[in-house]
Amino acid sequence: MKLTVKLLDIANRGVLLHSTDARNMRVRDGDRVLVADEATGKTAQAHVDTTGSLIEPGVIGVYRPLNATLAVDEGTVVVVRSAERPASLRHIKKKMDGGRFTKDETVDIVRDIVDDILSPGEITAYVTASYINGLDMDEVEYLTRATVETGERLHFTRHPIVDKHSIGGVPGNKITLLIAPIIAASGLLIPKTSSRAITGAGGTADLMEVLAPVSFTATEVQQMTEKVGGVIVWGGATNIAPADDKIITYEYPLRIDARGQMIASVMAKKFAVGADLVVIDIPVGRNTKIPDPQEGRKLAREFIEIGERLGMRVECALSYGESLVGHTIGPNLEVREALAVLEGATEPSSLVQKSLSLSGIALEMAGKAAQGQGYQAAAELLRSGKALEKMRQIIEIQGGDPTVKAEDIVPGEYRFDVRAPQDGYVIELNNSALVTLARLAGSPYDHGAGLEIHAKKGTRVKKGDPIFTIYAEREWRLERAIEVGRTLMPVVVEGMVLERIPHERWV
Ligand SMILES: O=P(O)(O)OC[C@H]1O[C@H](OP(=O)(O)O)[C@H](O)[C@@H]1O
Ligand SMILES: Nc1ccnc(=O)[nH]1
Repeated sequence: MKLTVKLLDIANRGVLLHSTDARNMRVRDGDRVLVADEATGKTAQAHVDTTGSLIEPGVIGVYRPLNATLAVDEGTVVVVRSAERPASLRHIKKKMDGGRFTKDETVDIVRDIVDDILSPGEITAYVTASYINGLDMDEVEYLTRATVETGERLHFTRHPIVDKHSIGGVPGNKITLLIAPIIAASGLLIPKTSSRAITGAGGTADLMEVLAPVSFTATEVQQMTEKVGGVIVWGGATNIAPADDKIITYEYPLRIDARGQMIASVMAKKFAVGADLVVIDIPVGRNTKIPDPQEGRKLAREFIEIGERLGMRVECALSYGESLVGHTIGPNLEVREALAVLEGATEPSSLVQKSLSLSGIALEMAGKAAQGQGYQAAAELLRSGKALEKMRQIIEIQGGDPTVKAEDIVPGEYRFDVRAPQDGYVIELNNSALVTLARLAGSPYDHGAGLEIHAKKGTRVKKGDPIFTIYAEREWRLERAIEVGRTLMPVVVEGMVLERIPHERWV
């Protein structure tokens, strides 16, 4: 059917058809059509939305991303016909039924994700099927390679290239803000790409954005790294492993991180930046992605194996994930805490020790410290102020204010103190519930939103002592977080009545 183009500024790969035209073409909402510009020979596949009012019959609304491919002007007459569903949908259905992806099937799926051929719902189906039925090591390797090959790669002349990555799952995990500058301060190159929050309330890219822009091209990432030794950027903006960030977009609302997908997501980014040496942080414990340490050891071996298959040397650290890292959750609060440590603060010990331990492993792997001396070497880079100076250089080259101080970074104006209901010891701080409250307060989108924990697990409190404070930039978000917090019970003080079960007359 020939239709006249009307350009629509809508950010997905679709077209809008009048319901009469759609009916005549035998297509419905969610189906696909092939749009062809006979003058240029360009064609593009798109998802269909229909309307009975927004456009007239004989007109096709072409959405912005589709026109990035078609490059047609308003008023152009294009040929539109129904298109077959991509083969990748059959592959996804196969995984739903417990089947294995082949290498070619994996390439089909990743390619269709990158090219926006798969709809949000279809990508969610892929993520969910992989989450439920898992991926074996060959499928993980196929996925890692396909994720790399559908994007750009960095090629450094200097080696070794060092990198680190946390699988996430523990709130407050702001360690990259310390590790990246420590490693760069040692003279090593660390082109650190991070994702935004997946299951948490602030991914490293969300945190770093408080200090400087994080959206750069692959070429800029390489140039900045070669110039100052390291960066902390958002992988999703670089076209490095572009499928990864699209997939993470659909994991976020479900707060899932499919195991095989997670390995490929991490290792694809490391491989794409040309990492030779990689340290992987695997937080383990209740309410993390890896509740069981034995499972953590198995995952570590899988990371190491995928590293070997791709030519990277990987070491893993199982880290304590039962309690948040440091005392803060949420961009401004976390960045303030991390910057304070770079400026010389020696607390919180959980943040300092975890950052120095992982940095130490990287320094030992790279030969910058003797075996067993990495922690001390990292500590000296921190104590001497070299890590702080390097962080200032990273902030500056990424376009931030290198003179920023921890005290300059403040949380949202609305706050609420959650207090101890009685005397006792804090016997539980539920990470998952804390993340829920931080997200409800507005984190990570509202940088000032988040939580500050005053009494971690094991702390003795008196009735009325503040246990944690919720911050928000909008009053209604604070009120929502307070309301939900009353039922979520993220903190348990020994002796608290958790629930009253009333007497019921047994019939
Ligand atoms: O949201 P959850 O699932 O906790 O994990 C996601 C975070 O963990 C990793 O951090 P890094 O890049 O190693 O600093 C990712 O990049 C991301 O920022
Ligand atoms: N799935 C992922 C977990 C953590 N970091 C990532 O980049 N990806």
